[in-house]
Amino acid sequence: MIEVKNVYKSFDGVMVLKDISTRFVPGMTNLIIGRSGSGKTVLLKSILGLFEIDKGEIWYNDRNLVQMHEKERKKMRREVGMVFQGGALFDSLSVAANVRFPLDMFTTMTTKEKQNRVEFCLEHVNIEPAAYYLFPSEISGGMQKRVAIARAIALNPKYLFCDEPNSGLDPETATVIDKLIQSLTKEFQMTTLINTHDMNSVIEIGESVLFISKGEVGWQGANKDILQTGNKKLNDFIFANKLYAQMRKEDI
Ligand SMILES: Nc1ncnc2c1ncn2[C@@H]1O[C@H](COP(=O)(O)OP(=O)(O)OP(=O)(O)O)[C@@H](O)[C@H]1O
Repeated sequence: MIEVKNVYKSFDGVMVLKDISTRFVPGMTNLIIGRSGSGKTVLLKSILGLFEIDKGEIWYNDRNLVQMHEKERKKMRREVGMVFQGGALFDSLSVAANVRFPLDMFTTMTTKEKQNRVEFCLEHVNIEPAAYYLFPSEISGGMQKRVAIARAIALNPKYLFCDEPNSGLDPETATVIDKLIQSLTKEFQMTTLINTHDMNSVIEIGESVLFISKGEVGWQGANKDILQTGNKKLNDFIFANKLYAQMRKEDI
């Protein structure tokens, strides 16, 4: 479990995160939502220890990141799989080589063990063997995301962080990616954090939702409650999306 307690973060005197407290639960897809500039990425990077926070605590089970030395932080980051915005695959490496990359970097596995692990991860994201030796430019955007997810789980992480995993995808493919992340989260009991603007993701997989508004916790809860909160800032965010604005009109 990851628990954030009373976290503050500023840049040059401008407070970007203000008294953020929340828990991210294993086996759940924990969504962080909010407008552009509300502080989602700063929160994710603070949890990873890439930004030093001004005040507060960040607990990975019984370990407080704030008190960890750089060596411990590096070790802890090895337990985190990352899916970056846009996939961020290596263009010059094949699908299989992209997934093998973290195994080459961080393990002493034999060639055969690595090959088995690459196949295991690619099977889990439904990539056929015929695609293993293609390059990222030769596969679709949805497949690229699936390969990025396979690479993120290669080291068997306890935590999976995804920054806008659906950016650039059509709604149908975006749903496939969401459901895939959710099922892997459950199967491997990972604590998954997803930064997203996508209201469809909230409805599909938002079992735990943290809404950040101007650097503060605006609302926390589950997707089943999100359309009836009566929280003005949250409603303005949700109903800025045309589809959901239509739903609100129909409700009235
Ligand atoms: N390295 C930095 N130095 C100074 N200010 C920063 C830095 N990183 C982020 N900020 C500021 O922190 C605020 C929150 O930014 P953040 O990137 O977390 O927003 P976001 O909610 O992730 O937005 P988006 O959805 O557009 O990615 C913004 O005002 C941004 O300009």
